[in-house]
Amino acid sequence: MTHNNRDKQIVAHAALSYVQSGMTLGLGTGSTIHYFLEELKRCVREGLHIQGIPTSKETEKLAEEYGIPLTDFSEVTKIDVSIDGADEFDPDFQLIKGGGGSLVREKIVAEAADKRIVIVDNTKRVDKLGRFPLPVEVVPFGWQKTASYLESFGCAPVLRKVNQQPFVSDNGNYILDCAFGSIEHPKILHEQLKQLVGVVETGLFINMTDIVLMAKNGVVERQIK
Ligand SMILES: O=C[C@H](O)[C@H](O)[C@H](O)COP(=O)(O)O
Repeated sequence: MTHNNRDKQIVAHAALSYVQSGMTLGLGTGSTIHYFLEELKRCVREGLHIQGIPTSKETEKLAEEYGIPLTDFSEVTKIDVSIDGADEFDPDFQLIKGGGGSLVREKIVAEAADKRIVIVDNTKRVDKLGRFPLPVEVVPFGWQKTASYLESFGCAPVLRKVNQQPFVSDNGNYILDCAFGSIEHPKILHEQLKQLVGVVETGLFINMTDIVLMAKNGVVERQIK
């Protein structure tokens, strides 16, 4: 196991301290969350009663394999705690997410959660967001036009591809990865991009995090908003 993966595993374990029997959990997406689902699998087997709302088909599949009970918004109206990873976080707890392509569902789940916990290793910490290209989910129809509008905001959008085909999100949309470089005003940029007609959602998660758990060299640091 690499050093990084060890940190992901350690921080995933630390997140368990926020989980109690009876809770509805938001289950994020990504490699750090894989470790968290493994932890949860063990706890459920030992008798923990929780239910989760997955933020992607990938997480849904894994949770089902692990025997983690799942639910959805037809059965619950709120989530007690959401636990998710991030591609970047800044000192104000603003995030870039969507590297794994599931930003829309992640945002809906984070919005519905009473407490939002982000679990990361220290490679995700930045002074200013933007080193990681910002994922923007767009409607496939006319994506080229949407890309040209995005370009006018100072980035060079790249259509995300898998096996030389456009990557299709769980919602049937495309993702444009937009390298802005340093983002001076994440909230303003998010609001501006959201106004473009072809944009479904951006990977900027503004004021959507309560606690960051960050592992570095095997030690977990907790930061509270
Ligand atoms: O779409 C993916 C999610 O936003 C992930 O939480 C994010 O990409 C971080 O993933 P990882 O834990 O694999 O670095």
